[in-house]
Amino acid sequence: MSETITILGAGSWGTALAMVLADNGHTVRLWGNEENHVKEINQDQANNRYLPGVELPEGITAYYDLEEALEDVETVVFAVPTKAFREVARRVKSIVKNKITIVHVSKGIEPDSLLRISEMLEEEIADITKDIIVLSGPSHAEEVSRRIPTTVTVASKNMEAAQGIQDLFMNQNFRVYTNQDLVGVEIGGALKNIIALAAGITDGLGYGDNAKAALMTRGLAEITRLGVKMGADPLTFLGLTGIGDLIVTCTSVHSRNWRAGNLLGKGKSLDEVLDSMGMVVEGVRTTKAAHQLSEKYQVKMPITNALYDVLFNGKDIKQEVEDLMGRSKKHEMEELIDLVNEER
Ligand SMILES: NC(=O)C1=CN([C@@H]2O[C@H](COP(=O)(O)OP(=O)(O)OC[C@H]3O[C@@H](n4cnc5c(N)ncnc54)[C@H](OP(=O)(O)O)[C@@H]3O)[C@@H](O)[C@H]2O)C=CC1
Ligand SMILES: O=C(CO)COP(=O)(O)O
Repeated sequence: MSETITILGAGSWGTALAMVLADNGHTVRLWGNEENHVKEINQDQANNRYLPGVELPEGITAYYDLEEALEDVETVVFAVPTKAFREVARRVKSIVKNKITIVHVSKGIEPDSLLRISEMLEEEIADITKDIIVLSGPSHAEEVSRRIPTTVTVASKNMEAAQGIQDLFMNQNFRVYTNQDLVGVEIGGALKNIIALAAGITDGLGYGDNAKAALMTRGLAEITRLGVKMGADPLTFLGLTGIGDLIVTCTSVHSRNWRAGNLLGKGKSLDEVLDSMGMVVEGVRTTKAAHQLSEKYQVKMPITNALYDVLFNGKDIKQEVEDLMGRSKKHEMEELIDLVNEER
């Protein structure tokens, strides 16, 4: 059955997901916060700022007026950077009077509050929310918008609601799985960006595939350690939103986080890198949040903490790599096994 769906955020991911929904016969209102950009999208039938050269299918209209964009819709997809989330949620709350199903597709953790995005949504707009569903997994907008086969996972506390969203998005090029582990799905999606930044750095330094494989594997180990402490199922980290998203983000030139890391590894400063990207690099803020989470939950996260020192304390990248390599010897699985047993 055809629905009208509002997507908040006319960046690369919001636009690519609008295309999936329009391909499935739905009517999509793509809300953007910049009037000229919205006009351009409607005139060009393309989002040339974020996905140049990709023609939008019929069924997508860009909106600048949020009230118009939200009128009488039952499903709203949040595709804005984590940093903008609260502000956008508050604006939605001031307009919407009925209960809506919320899908969020953003990958981050809020520093200081240390809330996952679904928790932030609950804090801000619980009274207008029917269900919250997160959609995550290895899925670069650049490829989804070219209809290249992609798989993702939707997770929710309410599996029926997750299945509804699975049906809404699923098609021949976009395969959607379900998972009930909201914590694991959100933690995996957010924290893989930290490791992608680090992988970009080691590539930028000219280190090889061995270093990258080590980062990805040990990175997943520390993400899993934290996730399990926070209540996630360890198996989720072996799935699309764990190892799957880690692989795509650490190895793809499409990744904003990998590209930012690569420039850092080549000697650019953090400010120079962020100024030159023109798109959100979630991993920077998430590194701060994960550093705080590792202290709160008393979980060892050596890669995250080394990156934190590079990004926020001006530490030398090569020295941090040396320090990581020179730590005292240990068993590969030692803390992970203890943690998983503890949580059982
Ligand atoms: N790109 C991808 O392939 C994927 C991205 N994601 C996640 O999706 C989220 C969005 O990323 P992505 O689309 O890539 O980001 P982009 O940088 O491509 O676009 C972000 C969009 O959000 C808008 N925006 C920024 N601040 C605000 C605000 N305060 N109010 C309203 N809109 C705002 C931007 O508007 P403006 O143009 O005016 O700045 C822009 O349209 C991130 O959390 C990312 O991790 C997840 C999977 C894949
Ligand atoms: O999450 C993503 C792919 O699954 C996108 O990653 P980047 O934000 O690094 O581009």
